[in-house]
Amino acid sequence: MSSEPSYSEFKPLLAQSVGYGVVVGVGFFFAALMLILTTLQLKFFKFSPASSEEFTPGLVCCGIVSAWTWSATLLQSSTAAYTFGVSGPWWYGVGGTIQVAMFGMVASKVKQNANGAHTFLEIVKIRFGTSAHILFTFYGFLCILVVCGSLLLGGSATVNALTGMNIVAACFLLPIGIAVYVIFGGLRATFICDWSHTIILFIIIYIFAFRAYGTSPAIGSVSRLYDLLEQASIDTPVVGNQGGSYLTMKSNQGLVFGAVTILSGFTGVVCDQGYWQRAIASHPESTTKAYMLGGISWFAVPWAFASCLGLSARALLTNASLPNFPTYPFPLSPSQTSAGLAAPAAAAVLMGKGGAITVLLVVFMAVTSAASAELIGVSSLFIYRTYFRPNATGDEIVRVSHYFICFWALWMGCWATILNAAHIDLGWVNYLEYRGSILSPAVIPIGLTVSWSKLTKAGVFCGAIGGAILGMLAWMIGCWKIYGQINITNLAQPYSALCSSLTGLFVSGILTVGVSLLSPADYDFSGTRAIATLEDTNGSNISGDDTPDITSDTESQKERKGTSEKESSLKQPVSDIMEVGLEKDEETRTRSLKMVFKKALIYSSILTLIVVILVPLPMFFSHYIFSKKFYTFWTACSIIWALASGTFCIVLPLWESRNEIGTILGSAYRSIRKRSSL
Ligand SMILES: NC(N)=O
Repeated sequence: MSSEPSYSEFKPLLAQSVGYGVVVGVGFFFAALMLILTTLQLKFFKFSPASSEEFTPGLVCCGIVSAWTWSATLLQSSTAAYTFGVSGPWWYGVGGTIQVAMFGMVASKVKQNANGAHTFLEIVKIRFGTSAHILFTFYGFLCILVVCGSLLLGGSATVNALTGMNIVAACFLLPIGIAVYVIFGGLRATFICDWSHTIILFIIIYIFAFRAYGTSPAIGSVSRLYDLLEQASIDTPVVGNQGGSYLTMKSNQGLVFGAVTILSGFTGVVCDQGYWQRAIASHPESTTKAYMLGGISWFAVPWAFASCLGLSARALLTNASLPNFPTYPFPLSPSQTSAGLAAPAAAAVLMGKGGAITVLLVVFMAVTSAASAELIGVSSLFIYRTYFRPNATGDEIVRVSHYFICFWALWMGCWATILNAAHIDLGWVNYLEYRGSILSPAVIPIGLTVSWSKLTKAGVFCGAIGGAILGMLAWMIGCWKIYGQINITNLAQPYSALCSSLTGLFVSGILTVGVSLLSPADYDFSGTRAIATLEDTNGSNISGDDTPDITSDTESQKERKGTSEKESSLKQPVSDIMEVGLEKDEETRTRSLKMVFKKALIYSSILTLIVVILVPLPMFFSHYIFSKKFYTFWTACSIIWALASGTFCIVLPLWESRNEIGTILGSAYRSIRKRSSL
């Protein structure tokens, strides 16, 4: 008798019109909201939508959580839970959290060594010249391309599965509303949008947890979920897990997934201009705090969401009385699993049409908030003034960057359509990014460019190019030796991926440091520290890239110029007595930033020690299978973490901005009263 598994189509629960309604309607709702907010800020408040120096740690932290919550964060972490059990969401969370926390150290170095820079490419260009700039511009665009592909693949697959909406239409329509609000709102508006997205994200996580662990007739309690998962371990045991159980951290596949996610998760942070932008867009002392808080808050998203929906999807398969499972009576096929449909399937069973709409909304939010950060990032990487029109005016640059955003939004749609046509799904793109054979070699050279005085151009090139070549070779050879054949499926297998990301990251590190030490530089960062000064005194951006914050008004540019003038006056060479005082200020600032760096180092090391070693590894090596009590405790921890992170991300930005909100509301109220009394 044949034991070939059977599969069926994923039955859409919602009408196509709902898909179009969410993608177009909600997209344009946010675009309109941004327009209103931007107008209110311009009318009633002193800051322009594009100025960035006033961003508070809470808002930056919220922006980090929002921009780092991709469709993959929700869908792939749930796939990991569905496939490996409880270890999947944990390792997915670890693989994104520690990088964000560690980026706090890079952020403090940026503030110390290149406070006037807008993009990491500017720093590269000043330090190592045009050739290095071109190399890392390539990496910067590649990173954004991979992230955009992953966002749209996850988003369009979910909309298509739940509503039957045409996948190509979804790929093109998703970025349009985002481009509109990015163009009108600029960086500040996207921060506010990030905040509203984060509220919706956390509320939806709470709804699913409440439903799965509390009120759903299909599950309804942690204890019932545990029983169903125990049954699943008997029906479809996990290869490499202790006793085939879904309730253990002793998961070989989970551990490999964790190792790859941790190694290559660095690429998504360090090579992505979106994160540098947030480091630049806040006060020096609060940048690092924001990154550390952002990392810890974000952890709750994959851990709580996937522990709830990914494990529910697995548990619900064991319950034969549930014909509303979208592929009933069959499990999800490998391609449906890889496309990230475990979470939508569970949501559909737990909450019916309401669940399908809710998951659609949260995935849509994830796509829009992350894609808006990518669009802002990509507009700042655009090298119009650097290489095409060195004398371009501010207005011209803003106009061209708007065109470029429109172009990129269109190109994102084309790119996702190409990937779909080539049958490359979310799982594969994530592997490509995570396995990072092409991106991970850039991580260490970029990180050291802002922090290590001995780094040389030869070291940077050997590391980035040598690491890429060897990473790629290791990927192919590993795939061939371990899986017997090089093909699309095998290249996305965990061990192929581990070979490439390990080699790419470590070989590039060894080459970058080794070659630099052969003839070390002694760079004092005076060039990178003078970036703002050079821009202002020359009246042109000789440092490299175009403006970081797409500005929609000339007023904001004046304001930025004013800020830069203040900064540049702090950075003039010593020529008179006043400068002695300024130098003292600079010394104090540098000392305090060094302290911040030390704190970030200690904090991120402790966090890494806890989440990578102390919590999971003893459970791995002791082959522990969760008891019902321990599973209840584990689930409670994930919910408490999500509650704490949500409260923090929602309340802190409000608290920090209470004066500004009061000013805007007060002025709006007075203006309305004045008009009505006329
Ligand atoms: N943002 C991530 N790594 O999901």
